Amino acid sequence: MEIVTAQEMYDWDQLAIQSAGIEGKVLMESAGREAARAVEGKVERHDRILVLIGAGNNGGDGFVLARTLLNRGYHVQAWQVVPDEKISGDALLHKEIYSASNYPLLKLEDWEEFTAAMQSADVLVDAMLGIGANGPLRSPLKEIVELANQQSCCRIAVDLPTGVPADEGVVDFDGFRADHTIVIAALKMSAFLQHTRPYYGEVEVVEIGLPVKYKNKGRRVVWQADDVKRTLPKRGADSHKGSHGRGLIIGGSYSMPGSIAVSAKAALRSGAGLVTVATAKSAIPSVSSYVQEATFLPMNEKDGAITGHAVEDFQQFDGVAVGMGIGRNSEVQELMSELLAELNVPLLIDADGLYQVKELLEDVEVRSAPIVLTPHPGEFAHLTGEPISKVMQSPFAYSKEFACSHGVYLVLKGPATIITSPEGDQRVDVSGNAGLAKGGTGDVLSGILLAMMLQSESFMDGLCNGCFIHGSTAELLTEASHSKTGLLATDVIEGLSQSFRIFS
Ligand SMILES: NC(=O)C1=CN([C@@H]2O[C@H](COP(=O)(O)OP(=O)(O)OC[C@H]3O[C@@H](n4cnc5c(N)ncnc54)[C@H](O)[C@@H]3O)[C@@H](O)[C@H]2O)[C@@H](O)CC1
Ligand SMILES: [K+]
Repeated sequence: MEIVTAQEMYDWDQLAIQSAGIEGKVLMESAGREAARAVEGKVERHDRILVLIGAGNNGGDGFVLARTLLNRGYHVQAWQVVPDEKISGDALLHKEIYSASNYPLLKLEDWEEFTAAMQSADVLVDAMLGIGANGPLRSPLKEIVELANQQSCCRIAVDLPTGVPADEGVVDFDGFRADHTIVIAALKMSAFLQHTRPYYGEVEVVEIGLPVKYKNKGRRVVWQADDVKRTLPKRGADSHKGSHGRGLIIGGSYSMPGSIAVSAKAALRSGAGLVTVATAKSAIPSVSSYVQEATFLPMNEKDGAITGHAVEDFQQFDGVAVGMGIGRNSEVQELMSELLAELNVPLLIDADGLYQVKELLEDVEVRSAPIVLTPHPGEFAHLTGEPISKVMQSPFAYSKEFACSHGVYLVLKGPATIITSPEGDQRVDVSGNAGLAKGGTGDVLSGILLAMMLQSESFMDGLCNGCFIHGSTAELLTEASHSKTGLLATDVIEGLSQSFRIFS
């Protein structure tokens, strides 16, 4: 499913209108009717529904929606909240059709009367402003949004909650706080951003008949269960352990053996044929007691922390993950530099490894074998040298810029994980829940991703599948037997088998 900016949405609409000959008023009828159908699924028959109608085409959708719900016997009050002269074009046509249906149209003239109507509504439908929002909310929309947000009724937005920007990068806004948003045709970027996502509530996308031929295909999409089922590699009946890749995981220390242990176990649970753990010799007993299926490569150490190793010992592997619990001493930086220069297989870098790689970005750029970086927002801010708040206001733009300029696959972790290829293609994974907000879950993800890198024909598909499986496993566990509070990284590992049964 595509994710669009406001401009990309307008381009799709315009191409459909000009090239396919579908008229704007037809799209509006379709959008309003589909939105009405979606509203029907969220309200009770006896609910008093108040539709707030603005000046633009979002308001036009509101006229169609109000007429459709009235035709179907719902209790609807339609309130036009802007002066008559502001309504034009397709929206005016649909206003006229509404009025020709003999339904009353209320106008915002007396604020007290309007407030009383809002207060007695069970459901508020916001069709005031959509992707055409320009600058901070002006009167009377600003005051209406403030009043609407004070009501205890159900709030439903059409396309976008009024005031919320469609695109990234805008943080100063007043927005309608929707319980549900019925998104027209394609998800807007702001549905995935930390600072705008909470305004949407639950999201439902409605299809309005735009010819798919004209959409901006594939550059930014949501990765979904069907994509996973379609692309997850199948295990051949005649395969052997060598067919599924030999993975190496480098990291851990005497005082931090857990990170590397869970990465290794997760890689094995995700189908890697063979996994070797390269860690401080003193950490091996505790790691091996948790992951009996792995083999070990003892590394040089000082006070229980890795200090380095000859990279030629790592050449026999098909893929390497490095950084989990590895520490931040200068010898590790040297090791990272050698890995980048001498190891010619796919390399995933996480955790402390990301801290180290900040100084090695030039080495990253010249490396020919693929590199995957898996930062959380704090680590990504460190890599870019920008404050977290700035990076997270525009995570799509920052991810793309970073991945393209350094030639890496970037997995920016969060409630909406953004996966970007070196060519700038972006996919978003929204699986998972708050149960994953706990130490160790990132290490589990690194292990799963290494296994996917070893087994997948397409790197991008493999990374997206790994993120999706990680999040879905948390969802499956918290739905069935675990709580979000009590979920552990090791529970996720144990749940992986169940997920692979569903998605393979
Ligand atoms: N063919 C199309 O373009 C379609 C558009 N559709 C709907 O149309 C919407 C986009 O329509 P428009 O481009 O007319 O834009 P909007 O309806 O989102 O808003 C434009 C209107 O809002 C006012 N406005 C802008 N910023 C404001 C602010 N900060 N404070 C107060 N008022 C402000 C403008 O003066 C203008 O009258 C979509 O979100 C969607 O709901 C759908 O009907 C499907 C087809
Ligand atoms: K709206």
